[in-house]
Parts: sequence; C-alpha cells; structure tokens
Amino acid sequence: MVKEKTHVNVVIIGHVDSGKSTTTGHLVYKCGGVDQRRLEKFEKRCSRAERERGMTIDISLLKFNTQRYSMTIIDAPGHRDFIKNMITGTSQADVALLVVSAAQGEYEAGVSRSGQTREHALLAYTLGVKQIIVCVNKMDLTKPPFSQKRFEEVVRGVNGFLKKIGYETGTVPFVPISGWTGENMITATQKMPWFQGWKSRRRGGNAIGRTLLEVLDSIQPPVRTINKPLRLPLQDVYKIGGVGTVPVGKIETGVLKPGMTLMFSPAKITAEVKSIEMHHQGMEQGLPGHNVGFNIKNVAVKNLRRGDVAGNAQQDPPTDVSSFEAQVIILNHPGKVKAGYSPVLDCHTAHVTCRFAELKEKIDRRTGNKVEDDPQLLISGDAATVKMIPIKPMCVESFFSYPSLGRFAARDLKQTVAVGVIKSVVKAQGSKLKA
Ligand SMILES: Nc1nc2c(ncn2[C@@H]2O[C@H](COP(=O)(O)OP(=O)(O)OP(=O)(O)O)[C@@H](O)[C@H]2O)c(=O)[nH]1
Repeated sequence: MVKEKTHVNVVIIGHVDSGKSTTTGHLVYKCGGVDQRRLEKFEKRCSRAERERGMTIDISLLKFNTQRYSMTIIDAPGHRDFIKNMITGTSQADVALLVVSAAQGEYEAGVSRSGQTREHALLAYTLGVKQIIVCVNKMDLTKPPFSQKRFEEVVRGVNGFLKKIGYETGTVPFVPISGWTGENMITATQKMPWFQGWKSRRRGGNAIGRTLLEVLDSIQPPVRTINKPLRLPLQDVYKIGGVGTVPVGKIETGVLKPGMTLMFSPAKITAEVKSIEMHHQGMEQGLPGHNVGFNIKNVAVKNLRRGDVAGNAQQDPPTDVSSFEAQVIILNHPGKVKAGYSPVLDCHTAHVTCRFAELKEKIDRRTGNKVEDDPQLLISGDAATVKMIPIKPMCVESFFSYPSLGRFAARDLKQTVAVGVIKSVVKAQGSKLKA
C-alpha cells in the first residue's frame, strides 16, 4: 500500500499585491491535485463572488504535493473575511507562507505602518502558527533584476520585525523567487547563482533547499492531537431516511469510534455512535482532521445544532461555559470599546453574542506585558485581557487545551472588530479550569 502523505495546512499571508495568488497558483498548477476544470470553475466563482459581495471564498480545493507532504491552502487574505476565517477556519494552519515583494517601493509599502505584512505575521504568531516561511517575491523586478543586495536587505528588514513579534529568527527560512516567471519555485534557477539554499541554524547551518517547494518540504511535521480527548464541533445536523440523525463536522482532537457514548454541549445530550462515514465510506474510526458524518440513535435532529460540540462522555466531556477570559486585539472599531460591549463571536462553528463584561488589563501587543489595569476603554490597535460572558449557552475551551475551540473573531457592523484567544474558562457548573 502506498503510504499516505502527511497532511499540512498552509495559510498564505502578506501585503496586498505582494503576489500571494500568483505564487500559490503556480504551486497548485505545477504540483496540484486539482483538475483544470475544477480550478477554472473555482476561479470563476471566486472572481464573481469577490466582485459582487466581497464574500468569503471556500478555497479548500487548493492542494499541492511536496515530496513528504500533501498541502492544503486553507485561506488567503485579500478577502474581506480573511481574519475571521483564519481564526475560525475549518482547519488550523500548521505553517504560514509570508509573501513579501522585493520590487522597488512595494517592499517598503508592505512593511510600512499601514502595510499588512506585520499585521498578518503578528496574527499568525498570536494564533499559534509557529512555523513561517518567507518568500521574497518579484525578484525579477528588483534593480538590477535578481539582486542579491536587495534580497539581503529584505531579509534583514523582515527578520527584524519577525523577531519583535516572537519568531525565532535564524530558523525562519527565506527564499528568493518569482512567482510570476517561476524562478526558484519548483526548480532552482541559474539567475540567482548567489543563492545556494537557505542555511538553517536548526539544521547545523546546512542548506534546507533552494526552491520554495523544497523549503516547504523541510518543515517540521505537524503534531496531531490524536491523544487528546475528542472535540468535534458540529457543522450541521441532518436527518437521513432509513438512517436517522446524522451530525457532521470536523474532528479537531481525539478519536471518534462506533460504540462510543458522546456528550453534546451545550445541548447537554448524550448519545451512542452507531456508525461513522467520510466521503460516503464507512470508517472504523475518525481521526483529527477528518470531516465525518456519524449516526446517533434516539436523538431528534431538532435537539442538536451547528455550534454544539461533541466529545467522549467518559473523557473530559465538553461543557458550556458561564464566562471566559480572553486576550483580544481590537482591529477595526470606529469608536471606543467599553465594558458591556456585545459583539457576536465566531468560535469554531458557534456564533453567539458575548458581552465584554470586564476590561481587566491593557497589554503591549508585542511583549504581552501589562501596560494598564482596569482600562476604561479600548480603541483599534489595543490589546487587552477581558472577561467575556456569552448571552446564551456556548461551549468553548482555552486555546492552550484545544486551540481550535479557543480562538475567535468578534463581529459587529459587518466587520471583524476584534480577534482573540481564550486564556481560561469557567465551566457552567462553576469549576474554573486555568490554561
Ligand atoms: N513581475 C512579477 N510580477 C508579479 C510577481 N508575482 C506577482 N506579480 C504581479 O503582481 C500583481 C499582484 O499579484 P497577486 O498574485 O494578485 O497578488 P496578491 O498578493 O494575491 O494580491 P491580493 O489578493 O490583492 O492581496 C499581479 O499583477 C501579478 O501579475 C512576480 O514574481 N514577478
């Protein structure tokens, strides 16, 4: 049997027009598993949706293979809801690919105060994406073309702010590429003979690859969370004739098996798993990353809904929370955020209004150090620790215990006003679990 490649989720980040689509498009066309027709269809849908509604695009179709990994591009910015998707997206990114344009003026704009390069990198780091690869793109447009001096200038600059954000520089690889003309994407170019591969401190100074594809192949395999208790946020619940109630969703942690007794929270319902399916095939078990449908008996469809979380009733079952403490970053709020502010939170598949009950402390975004106790208000750009109270039952977890159930986007006025990670939760029955 052919060994299945390890699956890796990649998020593409970088300033507008840095070449994210061009670069990823190149990878997918050359190393992709998506057939041309589907890709064309996707592209059509993509541009129409973007034009008309600025809608979020499901680009889960974008896949490509390296030697060791099967990679899925889980989201790319430029879409209005990128930040929300990055946080609540169906999969967690294992690695971030930061695209930086080396073209004259474009690099400078990207790393300027209003540029998105730092913002995206900070967001990736805050959300726990600790592996990052930087492609220094548009090398064909440097002056002179393919300039080593320009590459080194970009490396110095980007390393400087990655270090401030918290990334361990020296281990972050940089590759000079042209996503447009293809240099160093799949095959090594002769046009940049000065680049013989990124020398990684982690690999004792050995070069880890001259091409973007090789560098992607050199990442640390993601640690899967198979040994943790089961968490399966429901996407939907179906009633299927002759079968019964079938909830569907993606397994975030743990293992789902027939015969297991599940607890659904906040529905507070237990039920036994009869069978499990993925892509219409029966399975003996479901593992993290699997999108499954499973049949449970004696539970009416109306008693379960999207946003409920299934877990093993015998092993740290999920429960709803009466409050939680989160570290938030206010992104776009036109006014002032004060205690009592109640935006809608998107956390895993749940969508629940939560109140900023207490603003506990304002913190420095980069160092995480406290800068003020009990602030009266927060404005765009501020980071703070806040106590939040959901206005109806909701199951969330600390980011530390279950990352994908512990990060959220807060929405108001049709935009993402804040993003956050949950530091600790108070379970509804009163026991406080500290992260
Ligand atoms: N010469 C050259 N042009 C490039 C390269 N990569 C991208 N471009 C061009 O730069 C422009 C922006 O590229 P995109 O791939 O759309 O950039 P993006 O980052 O996806 O843009 P947004 O989604 O709007 O943020 C396009 O006109 C591309 O053709 C490159 O390596 N060399």
